[in-house]
Amino acid sequence: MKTIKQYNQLDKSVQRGVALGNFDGIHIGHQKLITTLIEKCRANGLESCVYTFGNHPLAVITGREAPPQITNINMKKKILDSLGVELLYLEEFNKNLMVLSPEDFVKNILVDRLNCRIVVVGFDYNFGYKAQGNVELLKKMGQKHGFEVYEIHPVTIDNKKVGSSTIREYIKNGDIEDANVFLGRPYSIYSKVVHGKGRGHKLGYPTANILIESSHLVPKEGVYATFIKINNSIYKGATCVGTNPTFGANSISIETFIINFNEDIYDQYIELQFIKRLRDQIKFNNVDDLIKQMNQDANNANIYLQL
Ligand SMILES: Cc1cc2nc3c(=O)[nH]c(=O)nc-3n(C[C@H](O)[C@H](O)[C@H](O)COP(=O)(O)O)c2cc1C
Ligand SMILES: Nc1ncnc2c1ncn2[C@@H]1O[C@H](COP(=O)(O)OP(=O)(O)O)[C@@H](O)[C@H]1O
Repeated sequence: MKTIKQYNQLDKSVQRGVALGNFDGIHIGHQKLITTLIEKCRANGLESCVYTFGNHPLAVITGREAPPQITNINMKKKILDSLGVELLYLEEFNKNLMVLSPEDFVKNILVDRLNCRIVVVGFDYNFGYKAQGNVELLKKMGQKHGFEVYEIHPVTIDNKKVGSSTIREYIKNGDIEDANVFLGRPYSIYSKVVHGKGRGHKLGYPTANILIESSHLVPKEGVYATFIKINNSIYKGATCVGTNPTFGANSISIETFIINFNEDIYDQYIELQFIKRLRDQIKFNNVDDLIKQMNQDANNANIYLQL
């Protein structure tokens, strides 16, 4: 998959099918949309393109913080690539884009820049200044400009609509198994291993701490059974999300003891896949009790994660 950020990187002679949306989480509803895009593109000899914003439109429009991300940009790229998307266009959302009318968005971006023949959107897709454009308008403009619009209806599980906001709530509440059903894969964070306090080795349980991006969602504090992907290998582990209350720390960390592993992985990117929340964090009165509990956690995770 090729990723571009500017329209001058686009080959104007290529005809495309384009999926529009924010796609935070790339949950099973988004996956249906993307696989529809790819099928239609393959059938019509078009390049499949996901057009989305690198920054969150809400932050520019309201000046307030956008909702925390389920999938950061690196994770999004990995998933879209694995689904078979050929081009990811990560446009920067700015004030000029914000004031484009729905009609101008279609003409300037979809038609003139992307040379689009097919557009795939979700049922509730809104676009253009003040979100005035909807699927109906997009279909009308498709007739005028010669592209076809496919609308994806909501995906539900047990009568519940699959959506990014619900997934965010699940993850914030530690309901990882529910989040994973909606996501159609384990909830994952892809980030860089950074230095912690150097305590882990002394306790006999070294932990790989990952960088927490300020825009990223953090699961509920506690201990989780996780799979860890490092390069192309998968390991089992126990991940602690929290403030290490035993040591009176107050900043939150996400740190993982990786089972049967003994390598220096500082500065490497790893993917943590959250499978099950095992327990709350505890403030222990002494370090020996913490070590006993970490041993128990590693055993529990190991049993729970039997492949
Ligand atoms: C499986 C696991 C469970 C943990 N549980 C707790 C806990 O309940 N309470 C706590 O204060 N710290 C807990 N920790 C965090 C340890 O305090 C932490 O690993 C240690 O302080 C090392 O920090 P460092 O990576 O900054 O060196 C846990 C860590 C792991 C890997
Ligand atoms: N089994 C393991 N699990 C996690 N990290 C490990 C393991 N073995 C070696 N390491 C390395 O040790 C580092 C963690 O050591 P630790 O003493 O906890 O230091 P820090 O506080 O800097 O995280 C990891 O970032 C990684 O490079």
